[in-house]
Amino acid sequence: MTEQQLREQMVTLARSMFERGYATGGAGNLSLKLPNGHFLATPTGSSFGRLDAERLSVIDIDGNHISGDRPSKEVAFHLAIYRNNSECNAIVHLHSTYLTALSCLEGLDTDNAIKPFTPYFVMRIGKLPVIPYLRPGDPRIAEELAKRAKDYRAFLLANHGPVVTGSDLIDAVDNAEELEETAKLALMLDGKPIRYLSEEEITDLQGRGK
Ligand SMILES: O=C(O)[C@H](O)C(=O)COP(=O)(O)O
Ligand SMILES: [Zn+2]
Repeated sequence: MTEQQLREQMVTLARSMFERGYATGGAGNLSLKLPNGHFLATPTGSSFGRLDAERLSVIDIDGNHISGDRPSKEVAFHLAIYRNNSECNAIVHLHSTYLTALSCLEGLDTDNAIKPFTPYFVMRIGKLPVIPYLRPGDPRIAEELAKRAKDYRAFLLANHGPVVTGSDLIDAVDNAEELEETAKLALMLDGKPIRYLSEEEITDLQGRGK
């Protein structure tokens, strides 16, 4: 895809998420890898429902602002993931309701916040590690994500929300939506006897793609 097509794709997918309630206000940010090796990102403070393709931010791998409006305050953690996972070509960060609610719970398994009970969570996400709470924009978020980037497709920032990767922006958005629905199910099923997937069932699903 050309840069212009990727710009239009980011606007279209962001608006779709906004209109379906996955994003509100100025929360969240998106990024993707451009053909020239730079990165397209949502401007800081921008609403997913009102992005302007021509004003999207462009940055380089070192975080230098190349063009467009001032980039998200979180581009540092986006770049930390890109540097440490060559399979990641797009990133979605949300404050989506159910994953943010989950991120606020005490006692989460920090290696994987959602014990698998549906196949698609295993096939699309795998495991959801929890990153300790840090103020939005704190550079240590990037350090924490850099450590885990090569081993996971998604991350849960404690008391904040998810960060979800993909092979392109459509994949990252689909992964983020699946993860949000899984968190919704997990919270709905809380306190009820869940039949979790067995280790054999999980192994059978791994590496089968989506
Ligand atoms: O993650 C953050 O810093 C904020 O919570 C957020 O999601 C939006 O920040 P941005 O600078 O508008 O991307
Ligand atoms: Zn945020």
